[in-house]
Amino acid sequence: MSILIQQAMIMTMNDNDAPFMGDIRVEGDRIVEIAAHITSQPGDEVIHGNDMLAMPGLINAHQHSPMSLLRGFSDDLKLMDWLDRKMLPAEANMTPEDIYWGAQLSHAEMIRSGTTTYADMYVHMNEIAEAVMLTGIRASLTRGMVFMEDDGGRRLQEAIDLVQRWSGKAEGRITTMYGPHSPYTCAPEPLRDVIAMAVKEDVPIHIHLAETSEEVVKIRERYGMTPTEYLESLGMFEQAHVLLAHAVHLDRQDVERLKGMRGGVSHNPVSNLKLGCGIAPITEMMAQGIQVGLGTDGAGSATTVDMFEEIKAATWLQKLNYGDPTRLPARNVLQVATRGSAGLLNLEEQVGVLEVGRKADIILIDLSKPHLQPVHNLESLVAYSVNGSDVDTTIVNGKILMKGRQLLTIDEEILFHETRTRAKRIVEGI
Ligand SMILES: CSC[C@H]1O[C@@H](n2cnc3c(O)ncnc32)[C@H](O)[C@@H]1O
Ligand SMILES: [Zn+2]
Repeated sequence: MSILIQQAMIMTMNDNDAPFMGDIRVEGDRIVEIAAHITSQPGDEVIHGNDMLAMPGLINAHQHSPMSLLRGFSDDLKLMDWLDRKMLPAEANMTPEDIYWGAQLSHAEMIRSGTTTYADMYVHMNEIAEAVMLTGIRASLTRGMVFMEDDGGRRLQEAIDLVQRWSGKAEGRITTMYGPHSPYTCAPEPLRDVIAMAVKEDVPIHIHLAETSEEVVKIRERYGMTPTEYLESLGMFEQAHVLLAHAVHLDRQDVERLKGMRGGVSHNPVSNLKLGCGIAPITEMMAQGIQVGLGTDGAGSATTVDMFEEIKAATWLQKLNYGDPTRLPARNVLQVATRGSAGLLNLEEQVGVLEVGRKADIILIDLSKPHLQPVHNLESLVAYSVNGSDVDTTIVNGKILMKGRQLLTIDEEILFHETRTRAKRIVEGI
């Protein structure tokens, strides 16, 4: 299949490229040409870019996709109350089929709001992978593992099975990671084993880190260290590629500890705001050369998985926190949400930039809206004014998943019926 996008404003997200008017040609799963004018060929699906902006799809670096079923179920609680009293009991009621439908609901929301790739950490990952096969999104899948009361043998085996069965599947859209849940739910010995396995197989690790001040106190009581120091003491940052979700409570030495690591930090500002966790010092990390990407966390905490909300929250929080409006300017926050996240998922050579040879993961934003007029600066417009619902077309791996705001791989009537019924049953009695 070939696609020709004609006469759109193109924002490549490459360093030094200013937005320009032009055409993009896609063949198979890749971008094959970007130029001022490209002649259409027989069989091309031509998309007219009038009043459209083409940019790389956004990359959500931290999600728990089936938590879409728990959106709005429990709000206004502290993280550990929310997790222990509400989320874990509800999750205990979820069947593998619930997880399949919950993941599909998240995929629909992400495709509609311009996310083309995401990183997921959850359970029943075979069902999530089946949803990825169907919906067409690109995903890095992680079986979340808790290792406290037992040795986690079954969970570890499921994680190994996921990596072996699904890496490279769905036309190459699926990649995998190992997912020890967090420093406070994983004891040192099993963590060491996971690190050794990840290094040996060169599979990245995806883990929550330093999300709350309570976590910092708990880890200090247990091990006499900060959470970051704890992971460092196990050798996590020496060779493994690591995706650290949150990293809100880092002191100066912790930031030093992450310098030079492979991977980096997923900043999830809306979830951090809503759970009252704090503001991650991402501009300090970036100044030290630590790679930062952007994620939503699950809809159970963030309430939406719209990356445009995260983009705004991320830049505004840095400006507010340091009393400095020059922090994380528009171009930089867009780089964080595209190239930054791609690097965290070990996909920096595949996605995150519009460039010949890269995977064709492209979104078209409809600029013919009152809140997007006039256009003084496209990067400012995208970072500060665009909403997820302004995304008109979403292409992943050279396949059109949404056109003119119509989803082409997902039947929303069936999806909403399934998810409403299942969500109601899951929370009954909690
Ligand atoms: C074992 S699968 C993943 C596990 O993580 C839980 N979770 C969701 N959001 C958060 C968060 O912000 N911090 C820590 N853990 C979180 C989710 O409910 C699953 O049980
Ligand atoms: Zn999370």
